Amino acid sequence: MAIEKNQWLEEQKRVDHVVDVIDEKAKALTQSTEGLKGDIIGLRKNFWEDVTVNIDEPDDIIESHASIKQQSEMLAERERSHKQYYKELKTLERLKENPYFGRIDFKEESEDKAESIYLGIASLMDEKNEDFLIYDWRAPISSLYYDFSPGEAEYQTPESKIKGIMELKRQFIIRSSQIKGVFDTGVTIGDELLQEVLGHHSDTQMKSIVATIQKEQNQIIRDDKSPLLIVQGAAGSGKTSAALQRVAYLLYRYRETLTASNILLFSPNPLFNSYVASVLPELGEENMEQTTFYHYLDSQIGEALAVEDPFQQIEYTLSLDESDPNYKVRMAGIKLKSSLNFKTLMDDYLTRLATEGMRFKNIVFRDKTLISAHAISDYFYSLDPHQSIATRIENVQQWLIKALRKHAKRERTQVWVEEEIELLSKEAYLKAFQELEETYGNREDSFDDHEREQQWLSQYIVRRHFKPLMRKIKQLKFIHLSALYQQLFEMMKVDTEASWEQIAAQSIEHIQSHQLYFEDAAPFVYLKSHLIKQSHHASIRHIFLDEAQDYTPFQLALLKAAFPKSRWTVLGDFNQAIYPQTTNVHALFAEERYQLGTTQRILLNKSYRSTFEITQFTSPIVNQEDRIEAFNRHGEFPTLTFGTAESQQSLIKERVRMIEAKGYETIALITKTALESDRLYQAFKGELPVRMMTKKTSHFEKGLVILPAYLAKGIEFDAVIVTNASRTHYEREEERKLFYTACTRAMHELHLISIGEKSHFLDRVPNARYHVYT
Ligand SMILES: Nc1ncnc2c1ncn2[C@@H]1O[C@H](COP(=O)(O)OP(=O)(O)OP(=O)(O)O)[C@@H](O)[C@H]1O
Repeated sequence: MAIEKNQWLEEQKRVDHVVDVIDEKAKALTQSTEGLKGDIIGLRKNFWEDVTVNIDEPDDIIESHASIKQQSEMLAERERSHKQYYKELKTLERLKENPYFGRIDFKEESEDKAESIYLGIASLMDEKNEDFLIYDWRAPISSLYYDFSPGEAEYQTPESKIKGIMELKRQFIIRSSQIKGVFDTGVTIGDELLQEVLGHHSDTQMKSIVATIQKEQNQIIRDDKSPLLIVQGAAGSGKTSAALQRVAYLLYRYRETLTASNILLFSPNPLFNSYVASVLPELGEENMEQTTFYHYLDSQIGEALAVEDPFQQIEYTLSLDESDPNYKVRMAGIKLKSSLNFKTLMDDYLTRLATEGMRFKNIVFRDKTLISAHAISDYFYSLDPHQSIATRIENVQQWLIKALRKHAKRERTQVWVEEEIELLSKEAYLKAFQELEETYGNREDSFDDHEREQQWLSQYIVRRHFKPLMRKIKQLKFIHLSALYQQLFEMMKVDTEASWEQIAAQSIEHIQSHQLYFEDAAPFVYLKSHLIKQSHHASIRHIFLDEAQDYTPFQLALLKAAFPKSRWTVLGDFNQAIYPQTTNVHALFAEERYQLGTTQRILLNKSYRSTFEITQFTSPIVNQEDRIEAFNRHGEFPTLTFGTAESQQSLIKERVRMIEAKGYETIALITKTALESDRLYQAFKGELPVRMMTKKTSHFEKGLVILPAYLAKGIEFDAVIVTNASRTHYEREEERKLFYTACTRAMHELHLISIGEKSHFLDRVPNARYHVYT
């Protein structure tokens, strides 16, 4: 509801006043910052002049050390303050542009007058630092704005519940310190404002949603009790948005103890990382840590094996012919290795390894085996069997280091050492001398006699040659991890749909070629984590798992073990599961999948991304018409155009031109596979200004792009063209969710081209919900 003119003027007057206060504060801060900057430059420049360095006597050394320490602490303290001032200045700049977006008038039960609370991205005190001119949207009282309509309302502070009456709820659109719109709202957080925000064109960067957070999203953002929070949300229901706002909330709520580096987000692909990168900075917070699950696994596995990435796995599953016997075995293998049955199998294997079967590598030096794998294994099994494998491995490591030192000593008298000494260049000789000096101190007599000199040099040479070997032992590289993983398939057996022997043979062949299928990566890391003591990423206190439906039960179990001290926020949509070993809603919500104690489950049914017409079109595809609520923003009906292989390209081009003519800036041609993307890209390259996005693309730019559906996960476009929605192309039931994912990326327009008969995934969509062109 629009407000009266005089109220508008009153509000603008208040904005002007707030802006004056902001200007004053910014001025004062700039002065302090300037002063500090001068101090820092001065301190850096004169650092060594201002400290007393004297190392003649032990007492002098202590004094010098104290002086350097004091000076660097002073510098660090100034630098910290400077950083803080700078951050505050940036926040003031943002506040000046848009000081607040909401107002509530709230009368507490115990008071007789309502207080006006204005909400913005950060709090601001008045000139005397007595009252809040703006409340941070994350402050306890601000939750009233998101959770209630005018009338009785309450909010929770850390100490107690405060009840009262909300007399007014008002929304503002302010740009460059000028009010552009004001609405008094009734039920939800203004349809008007939401309409206006959602009606905008899509961007290459996700936006913060602070001004229009919905009640059920607020529940996700402010939950600070549950160790595990699981959100099942329809496509476009704001899971990712809510997750990012939640990060900002947690950073505010626990600002004394929590920093952005304690929070880790697992995202679906590198592109997504850059897509969400600006949300937190927009709110004045630093970005959390971000990784993809693949990157995490790859970093754990190291260089010994080349790990297939998940997209190669998807391409394989989507592109291949089911009549190929290898394909069937692989698919059965994927299913097995995704399951908790496989984890049980691995646990049994680990139990067996405690008494037999450990595999080590020979310790070889100059083609001579110094310590055989066999001897290492004998030593390993001679250790107390009650100790864990990882503890025994540590003992083996110590034993190996000692043994290697002895070997090194013996090696010094070998002929090759003598020969190498003779061949030492002058530089190498000096380097040896220098190194010896560093190790044993300045001994002027060291090289006086020839024999001593030879001793020193042989020691130096041997040490240098043994160094890589020592390093490998320190890194526990003497454990033959790939052989151990391969042996799992030789020693163990499990009941599967397909023949275990075939799965085992296929897995072994791949490992022998130094490669690891993606489905083997998590089991491999699981095995490794039981052999080598892990540091457990202790600093990570909150894990955010986006697109959780794409994780297998095995992978989740692995993550849970790797981050035992973290709280979890798990966000997913079982309708968008794109992997063959996919999940259903029960599995996504099943507590035992995570084994983390008290669980809070939240369902988000309302879809905000797409127009009403697009959501009405897409929800029957996954049979969710009753459960997905379309937001009331209207647009054009989706279209389905029938064509032939010959006309496909011209039909696509025609659509692109029509969309461009409407001024849309992000347009995606979504294919099923990367192969298909590539084919179309080659065809369009000279004719349309199109860019291809691949799994390696890490930045997303405006314009026309072509990409496979699985890479479009999590992102959105003004308009989407599904390049081939025909029956022969999207046919297998496992492809239904991929097709749904592709269609739900569209905000304003959705167009499908079908070569021949349309996919039966569209059978449930009533004809009246889209236009057909032939
Ligand atoms: N409360 C809100 N106010 C304004 N915009 C919102 C709100 N909730 C969601 N949106 C918008 O809806 C779109 C979809 O949000 P988001 O990407 O977070 O959804 P999602 O559930 O993660 O989607 P998907 O699973 O399909 O990738 C975004 O453009 C987001 O800005």
